[in-house]
Amino acid sequence: MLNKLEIAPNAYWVGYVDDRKVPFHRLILEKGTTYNSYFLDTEKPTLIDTVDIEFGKVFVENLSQIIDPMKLAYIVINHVEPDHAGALPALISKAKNAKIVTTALGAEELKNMFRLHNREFVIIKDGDTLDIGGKTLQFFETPYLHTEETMVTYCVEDKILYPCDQFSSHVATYELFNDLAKEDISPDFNVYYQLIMHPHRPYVQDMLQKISGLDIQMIAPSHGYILRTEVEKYIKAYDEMSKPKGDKKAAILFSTMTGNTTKVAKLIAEGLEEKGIEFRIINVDNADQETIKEAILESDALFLGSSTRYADMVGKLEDVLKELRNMDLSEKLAIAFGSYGWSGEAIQVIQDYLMTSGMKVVDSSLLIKSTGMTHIQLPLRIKFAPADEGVDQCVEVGKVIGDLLIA
Ligand SMILES: Cc1cc2nc3c(=O)[nH]c(=O)nc-3n(C[C@H](O)[C@H](O)[C@H](O)COP(=O)(O)O)c2cc1C
Repeated sequence: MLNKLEIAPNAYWVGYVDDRKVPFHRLILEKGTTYNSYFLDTEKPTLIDTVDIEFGKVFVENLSQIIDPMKLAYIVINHVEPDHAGALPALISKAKNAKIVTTALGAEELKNMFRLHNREFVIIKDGDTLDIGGKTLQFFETPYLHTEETMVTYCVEDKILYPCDQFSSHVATYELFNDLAKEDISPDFNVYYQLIMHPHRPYVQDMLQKISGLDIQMIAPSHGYILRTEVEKYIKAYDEMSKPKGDKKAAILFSTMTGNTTKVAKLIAEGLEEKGIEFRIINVDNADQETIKEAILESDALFLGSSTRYADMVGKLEDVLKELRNMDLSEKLAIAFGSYGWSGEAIQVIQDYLMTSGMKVVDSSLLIKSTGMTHIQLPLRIKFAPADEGVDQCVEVGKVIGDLLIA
């Protein structure tokens, strides 16, 4: 059977339906999934995304019945993960004239992953357009939706948004249009959002802002249903689910000798402030026990910091850490930080205390597992006074924890 479905004049779905129970991101997709690739049959024939690496051969065989791959002018890669870009090596070996259209980071990753250093890339930036002869594509960078290099593609004439993972659902179906579904697709649509997009919800809000000026009549994502009715409803659902919720609070408690850790604390607070988190900064050496206790109990996230002096914490921070064991703090986030000179033992000792506090300790491992972000190292360790990259690091930590809080 030819995998070809017209979605608009000279625009076709040419993907693959995977109706197995598919292992995916430490889950099993019970309903399977689809890998939606789209072919725009214009003067400069263009493909938008491919399919999973496992189905590269069958994908190229299918596509070859629709167009001679040598005639492909462009292959747009919205997102490099192998369930979308995976068939690129199989295709590109036959599509010798095709240029690969993607973000700068996407190009770098594709070159390394698939050894494509000799291929021609068209590097796009936010808002760039590409005339493919009869249709115009416009691109928007949408980092972290779902990985850092990601972008979305909009076809101006067809009014179709091709957002790759965004607005997807994991369902194996040949009835690809949402209005043909035999069941309500909202549960699968929402579960997909929660699993893949929600950890990056601030970026979802950024994306919605970027596409807000577009006239979108259809959303053609890369998994599951193509949304051709109630498009507004699905965009609104993303907005509702990603909006910041609640009044969250944080406390930054620390000890310092000469003020470097104070600077770190203030920079973390800048990041929290940017995310609308109410915070208190408390030098525990100057505060009374009641104030400290009250701040701990009312906060949703606690930052505990100290500089290192002769391989140990300074001031009264250790007294505070000992006290944590006597409190019920189970729902709170905890983050260790500090300024140091050469080894920063105090920060690790704080981390050890936090691990026994009953709180959810946010470290690099947890961040990678829950958000995929690798650019932040936690516990936060700053050499002497924060400068340059160190400043950015502190502010970013505040922002990322702020994002976790407004889940
Ligand atoms: C007496 C003294 C002992 C120190 N011992 C250590 C140490 O054992 N390990 C380390 O990494 N840094 C050590 N440092 C460096 C401090 O941790 C570093 O200067 C830090 O930026 C001080 O931050 P603060 O101003 O918040 O106290 C020491 C500094 C002093 C003055």
